[in-house]
Amino acid sequence: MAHAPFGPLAVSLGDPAGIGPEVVAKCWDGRDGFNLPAFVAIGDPRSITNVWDGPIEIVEDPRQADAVFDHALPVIQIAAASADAPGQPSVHGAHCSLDSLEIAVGLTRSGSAAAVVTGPVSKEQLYSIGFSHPGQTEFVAERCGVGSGNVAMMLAGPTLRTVPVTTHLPLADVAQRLSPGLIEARGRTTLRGLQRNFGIANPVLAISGLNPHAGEGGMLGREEVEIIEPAIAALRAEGWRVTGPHPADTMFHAAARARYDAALCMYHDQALIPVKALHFEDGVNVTLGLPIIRTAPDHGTAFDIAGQDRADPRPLAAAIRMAAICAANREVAE
Ligand SMILES: NC(=O)C1=CN([C@@H]2O[C@H](COP(=O)(O)OP(=O)(O)OC[C@H]3O[C@@H](n4cnc5c(N)ncnc54)[C@H](O)[C@@H]3O)[C@@H](O)[C@H]2O)C=CC1
Ligand SMILES: NCC(=O)COP(=O)(O)O
Repeated sequence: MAHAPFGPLAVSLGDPAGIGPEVVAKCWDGRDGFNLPAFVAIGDPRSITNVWDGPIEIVEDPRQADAVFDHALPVIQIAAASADAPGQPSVHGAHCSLDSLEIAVGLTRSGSAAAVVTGPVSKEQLYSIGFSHPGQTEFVAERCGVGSGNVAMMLAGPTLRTVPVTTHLPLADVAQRLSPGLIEARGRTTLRGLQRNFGIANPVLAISGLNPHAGEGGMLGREEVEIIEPAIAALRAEGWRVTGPHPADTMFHAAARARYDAALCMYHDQALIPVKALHFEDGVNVTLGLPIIRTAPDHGTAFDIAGQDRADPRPLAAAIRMAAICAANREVAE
């Protein structure tokens, strides 16, 4: 896949004090073994040279990356700079990660890059500089003109795909945030994403309950009866293949996973724990519902191991490969 027919991908470095720069460099090093298409890194090149002594070439435009990719890691240098040491995040680093995200998304929206793959950012650091989105998912959606209700944060591994209805909010707020309309919208976005990004013509979506045992017919909580079942009925009435509400504790074993293409879960950990337990090395975060392709590795900044040459590049490699596959599927679908 060394040179994809649809152009290079833009990879934002994420927080410069995290493991993003290291895993981007390691992906370039392992580009043949990982079967990666050409990509360009976006960020402060010093965050890469802090942790890697391989060849870097500064480029101005993703389209120059094809000519460079065989012999050096192409990097688009951003104006924001950070002298952060690995493992020591700061507000400068937060500005840097936001700028690299903004530029990578802009280059993809303009068509200069075929897809955007985002490196891990620290939400705590971003919130501290006034970032008002729950995560990168909602930020990218806004930049693409898509409302946050109409995107879906999918975590995808080889044997399981999940989508949380609610993303980054306090657990105590989840039940109040759920509504039939929100579940329907996430379900619809997920089903369409399975068709457009994954090439699954007639997907099956399994929807979880919120309460233990999916509420035991209303005896252990009313959300299944009053909120989730009406959403399932509405999606079925549109012709989608939807099952549930399923007790969340019994919908992720192998036989259960074989019965659906994606699981729609009610909150963050319900969706992310099974994917990370099964696929920490190759799980990919894919944003569905966008006019562009955006993926990310399923892990975070890992400040605890940054700069120690311990970061595993396989999740980022999986995210880069999946971005290329989704871009190709989109070309066929459209
Ligand atoms: N897509 C994104 O931008 C994401 C960002 N985050 C952010 O990351 C920060 C840290 O979050 P945590 O919950 O600690 O999760 P984390 O994924 O950063 O780290 C969890 C554990 O896994 C290890 N780990 C993570 N990635 C690894 C890799 N590639 N190779 C080897 N070991 C790895 C870490 O060393 C740590 O022990 C938070 O501020 C959060 O906001 C978290 C998840 C996704
Ligand atoms: N836990 C997943 C995560 O934090 C990714 O969120 P996003 O920044 O991609 O929206």
